Amino acid sequence: MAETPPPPDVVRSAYAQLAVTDLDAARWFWVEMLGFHVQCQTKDSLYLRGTDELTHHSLVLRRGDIAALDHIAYRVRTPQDVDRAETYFRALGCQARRIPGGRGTRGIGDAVRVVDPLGFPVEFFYEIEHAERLIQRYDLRRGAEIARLDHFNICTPDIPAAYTYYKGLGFGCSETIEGDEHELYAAWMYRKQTVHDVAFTGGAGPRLHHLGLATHESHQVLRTADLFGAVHAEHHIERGPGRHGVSNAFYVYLRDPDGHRVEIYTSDYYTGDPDHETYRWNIHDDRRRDFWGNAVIESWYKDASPVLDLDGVPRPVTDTILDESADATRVGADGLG
Ligand SMILES: O=C1C=CC(S(=O)(=O)O)=CC1(O)O
Ligand SMILES: [Ca+2]
Ligand SMILES: [Fe+2]
Repeated sequence: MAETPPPPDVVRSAYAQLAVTDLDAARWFWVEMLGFHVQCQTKDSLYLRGTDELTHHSLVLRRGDIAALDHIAYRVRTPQDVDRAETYFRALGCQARRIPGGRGTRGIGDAVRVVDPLGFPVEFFYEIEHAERLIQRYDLRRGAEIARLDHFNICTPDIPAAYTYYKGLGFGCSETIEGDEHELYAAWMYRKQTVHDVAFTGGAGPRLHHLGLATHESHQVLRTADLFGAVHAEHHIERGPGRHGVSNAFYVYLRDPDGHRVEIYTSDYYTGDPDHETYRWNIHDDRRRDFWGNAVIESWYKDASPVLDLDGVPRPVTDTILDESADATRVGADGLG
């Protein structure tokens, strides 16, 4: 059997492109309320970045007929890693499409877009335009004062397959939720030296569960909830504020006008040592999802955004095990249906 070529050297989760059905409503939510900086806008798209982000964008909102994930994107370490990504995914038998700089997402150079083994549309790029440093432009801060994109959370029915695939991409595993027999319910995996760049929530997939956005302080998480309450938009608050067991982050989850879920997240921890050990939560530990034992609202387990294929067509979802040869059992999100 032919040797799998080396994977690209992924640096971090870098940006997501969401299709939204009402760009003005999305602007209110993501710019006015969350405080993203508008780096660039066209009549159909907004290119957004957080206060700490020094590159063109970490979120693109584009007008679309349906609310969906257009793609997630990982930055790689060198231009040669874009070539490696193309070779790697073709060797895995995945659809891969090269997108020369200037023909893809504004601000991004040469890239490759793939449908990964879990069915997700994923872009790998190196070149991205640098942007003005706003880190200390406190005069421009607004709303939740989003600092940066932190992670993607994806819904997939086969958590062991997701773990194996991302391990193959060189991701470490910071935390898991496991059953009494160590069946894998969820995993948090990283390339940058924090808890995760990507996490897996059990359920029908491929679907986007949420985008995780980092703020610097827990008071900004609380202020986010207060801001939505203040303008009688509390229905956008789905879960929290609270303290996570997994990651130890302070959090609140919101739903945007299209239902896309976003987490405002702060104060996780360093994972950069070469012998960093995975912390394993038991599925019966009620502190795992919320350290104070608060219940997780059902919609958090059930709802997620559809994803598009490389031609913008919604991808079918499945809730069966992707790897028929595996003896893994589909466990669902924390054992729910
Ligand atoms: O970022 C996260 C960190 C922890 C959790 S959990 O609810 O504690 O499992 C969920 C999450 O994946 O959104
Ligand atoms: Ca609510
Ligand atoms: Fe998250």
